[in-house]
Amino acid sequence: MSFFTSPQVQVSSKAIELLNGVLGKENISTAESVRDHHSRDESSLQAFLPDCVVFPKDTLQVSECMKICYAHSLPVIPFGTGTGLEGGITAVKGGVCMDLSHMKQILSVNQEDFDCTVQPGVTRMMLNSDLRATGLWFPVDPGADASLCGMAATSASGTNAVRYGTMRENVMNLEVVLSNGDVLHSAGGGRRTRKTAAGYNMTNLFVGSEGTLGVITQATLRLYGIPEATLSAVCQFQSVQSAVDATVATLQAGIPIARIEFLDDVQMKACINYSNLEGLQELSTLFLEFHGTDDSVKAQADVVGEIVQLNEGSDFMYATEAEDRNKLWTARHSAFYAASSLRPGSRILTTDVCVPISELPEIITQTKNDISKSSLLGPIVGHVGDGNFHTLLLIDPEDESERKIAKDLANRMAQRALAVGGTCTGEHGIGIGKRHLLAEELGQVGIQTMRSIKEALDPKGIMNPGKVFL
Ligand SMILES: Cc1cc2c(cc1C)N(C[C@H](O)[C@H](O)[C@H](O)COP(=O)(O)OP(=O)(O)OC[C@H]1O[C@@H](n3cnc4c(N)ncnc43)[C@H](O)[C@@H]1O)c1[nH]c(=O)[nH]c(=O)c1N2
Ligand SMILES: CC(C)CC(=O)C(=O)O
Ligand SMILES: [Mn+2]
Repeated sequence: MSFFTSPQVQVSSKAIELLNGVLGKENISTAESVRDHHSRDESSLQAFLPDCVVFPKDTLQVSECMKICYAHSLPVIPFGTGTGLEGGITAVKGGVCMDLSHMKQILSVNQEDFDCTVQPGVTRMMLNSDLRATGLWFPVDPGADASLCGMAATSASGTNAVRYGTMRENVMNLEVVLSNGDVLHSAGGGRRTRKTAAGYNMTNLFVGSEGTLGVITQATLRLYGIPEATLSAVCQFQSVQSAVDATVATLQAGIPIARIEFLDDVQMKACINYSNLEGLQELSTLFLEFHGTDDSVKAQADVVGEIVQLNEGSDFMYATEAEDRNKLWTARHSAFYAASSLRPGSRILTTDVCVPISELPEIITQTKNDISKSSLLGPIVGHVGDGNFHTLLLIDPEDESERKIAKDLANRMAQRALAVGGTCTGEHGIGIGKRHLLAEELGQVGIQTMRSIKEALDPKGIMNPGKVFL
């Protein structure tokens, strides 16, 4: 992979001096290693170095830094934990990377109202371990231990979304520092209601904005009761079609399933080896989870078991003990790393389309056929309960022709999704790699409307330039 220094904007020594004045010298770095760490996320996309990295400790410091960057027209790239998969944090125009990891307070937990407010350095695992004693949890789970505000910024979801929704449904209010340093509360200061009909939905404007509209400095989130009983299960199928047909039938039956994850035969091969999964074969597989009471999880599992049988799936292998469930879900969350172990030295070009559920069996089958015809390995995993799936295309990072084959495959996959009413990204966002697809997905009026919003909130174009828009 190649690295670039800032191609367009240089942060002047005067601006650095002013930022030093706000933050103190120890909270700003121009060291090569620090800039390098902040130049790339977990994707295999090109990495560009920021000129400096700043570590504010509170909203006031974020606001003061933004005022300096605004006055000097410096690009600002908000940085959560860098687990993104679409190059969202890379500094395509150089500038100031704003690492928010020093702001790690859980500001409030309102147990009776099932909500909490966190700063941008709080990750979902930090929050859930802090919440454990309260009997509450935050279910949105992208696998990676991402910052909750980064998850809001990318509209993340993951394995629990089929039951609990994505970040879009679970963020109630955001504090955002705008490009000129103003501090906005998207639903009004201190508001934390389940519903509101008070004007435009500014909260959801910032969910999925990928750092292009402002810096999220607080998020107020919905919480849920930890279920009384949890039952996980695995079943296997002879074909992709029957596994996905069983998923669609489960959803159509109205089962409130908590997780229903698809892994194809290639991904299973990777996971069986990487995570030492015993008793499973290299076949199309569903990992499932039921939440409820002892009786209700059993009743749900019985109905889904029958649906699986009707679709010629295997009997369930159950994981009832916490240790076995953890092993199963850790294996699922390690799918990305398991896949890359299929080809040592490879990097992964990820994909992330989402379609109406009824379109899922056909599009996954078409995608799998397309991958088989190429020279690349591309395991498939999917949050199939949401109509969302990924292929993980394994490429030699030094081989441009392989990158091209992978990009073409990814493009065809996105085109197929768009053609059936789907989206080019269910959860990873647009970043730098999918800007052309966003324009196609929204159409001219749609993209122009988004641009107008961007220009209104960020008239100098300093917020994470080069992302989302072509
Ligand atoms: C192994 C693995 C597996 C998965 C995933 C990653 C990895 C490595 N992801 C992707 C990733 O975890 C997800 O996109 C996170 O929401 C990114 O959060 P970070 O804090 O790491 O943001 P990161 O620092 O990577 O930034 C991502 C984007 O958000 C912006 N941003 C971050 N913090 C901000 C803030 N406070 N204010 C404004 N903008 C901010 C950045 O500027 C950038 O554009 C994922 N995702 C998913 O939805 N479902 C999944 O299943 C998975 N699975
Ligand atoms: C497979 C990767 C692309 C990461 C992801 O989104 C997932 O594991 O669900
Ligand atoms: Mn995913």
